[in-house]
Amino acid sequence: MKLKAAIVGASGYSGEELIRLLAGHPQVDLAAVTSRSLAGKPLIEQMPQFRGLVPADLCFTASDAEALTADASLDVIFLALPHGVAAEYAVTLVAAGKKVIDLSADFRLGCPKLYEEYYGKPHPEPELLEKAAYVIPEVTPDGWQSAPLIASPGCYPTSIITPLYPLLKNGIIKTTGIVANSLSGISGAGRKTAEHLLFAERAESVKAYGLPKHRHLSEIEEQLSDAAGESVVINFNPHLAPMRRGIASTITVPAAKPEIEALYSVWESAFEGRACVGILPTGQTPDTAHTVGTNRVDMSAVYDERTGNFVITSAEDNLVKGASGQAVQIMNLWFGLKETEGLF
Ligand SMILES: NC(=O)C1=CN([C@@H]2O[C@H](COP(=O)(O)OP(=O)(O)OC[C@H]3O[C@@H](n4cnc5c(N)ncnc54)[C@H](OP(=O)(O)O)[C@@H]3O)[C@@H](O)[C@H]2O)C=CC1
Ligand SMILES: CC(=O)N[C@@H](CCC(=O)OP(=O)(O)O)C(=O)O
Repeated sequence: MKLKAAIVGASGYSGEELIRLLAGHPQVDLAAVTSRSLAGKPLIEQMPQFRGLVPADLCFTASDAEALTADASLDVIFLALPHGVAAEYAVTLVAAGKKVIDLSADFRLGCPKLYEEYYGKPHPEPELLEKAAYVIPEVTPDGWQSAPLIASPGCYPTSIITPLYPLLKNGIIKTTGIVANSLSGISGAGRKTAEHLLFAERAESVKAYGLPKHRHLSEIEEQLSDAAGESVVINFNPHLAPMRRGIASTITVPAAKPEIEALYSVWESAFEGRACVGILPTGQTPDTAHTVGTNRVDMSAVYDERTGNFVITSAEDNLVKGASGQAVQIMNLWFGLKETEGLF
């Protein structure tokens, strides 16, 4: 029996990417796609690239949590909604016993006070926050599978937490003096129209933003502190880059054990058999162009003797390993499927 899946917010960038992945997934039947603006319209009329991949009569329906709870056939519901909005849907769906994977930031933090600090208002559903699990499948300790709601990580955090987590856990790097510079493709901002995101504004231009406390810093530091067993403080400097998709992160990290072989040995053992992590040899740097459309985060490291720092680089597709692909990877593991089913 195939899993029946629904996507709430299917007209956005990550929703559209979920349609691509779930329509091609051999164990999934894409049963519902919702959108307020496209309700009632046939999916293939709005997104002709999916012609032949989804049933011709599949139409967008209204984004209505009650209607989704009433559909007893749904096994899993993906929320591809803005943060703040996702929590409203999650609370109704989880109360009705639905399994929910949330792509937004609403359930990513363990600490409600941290949410308030970074998102500027009290957490809308602190009780549900306690029950949710934050999952990067390659680093999150087992046990998350029993949660009713899974928070899929942010795009920047995946590119920074994945390489650093095992290194902090194994004492290869220090917990202070870490600096992460990240560049994101414009699709990272979602399908909204905003003047500063227009082609004419962004082409031939790179710009830092969100300094010094971008909201993703909260989930990055919380997860890395869990890995280290002590507080980790980092500088996180995000940039918008003139590309459609991709995140490239360059992270300088003071070495606790200044041997590049030790770093690679930890990575190789932590990521053994994990197809969604690509480890490149020292001296080769990952390229966003090589990850577009894949559910892989590529990483590499060099040791700089002059500064005593490791320089770690990573690259991924923000809409795949940074969002929808990772959410499908989580679904696969949650429902006992092969981790990479429908992804490679
Ligand atoms: N873009 C990226 O690279 C990544 C995005 N994410 C997260 O995933 C989520 C979706 O992002 P993304 O796809 O980029 O965003 P988009 O802006 O492209 O899409 C948002 C979707 O939510 C719907 N929506 C907006 N407001 C409401 C509302 N008030 N009630 C119900 N539906 C609403 C929109 O559809 P309609 O108006 O038709 O109802 C649309 O389908 C966000 O939380 C984002 O932060 C996570 C990782 C990476
Ligand atoms: C380029 C760009 O604008 N990126 C978004 C982050 C990407 C994202 O969607 O993050 P969440 O999943 O946490 O919402 C930003 O900086 O707010």
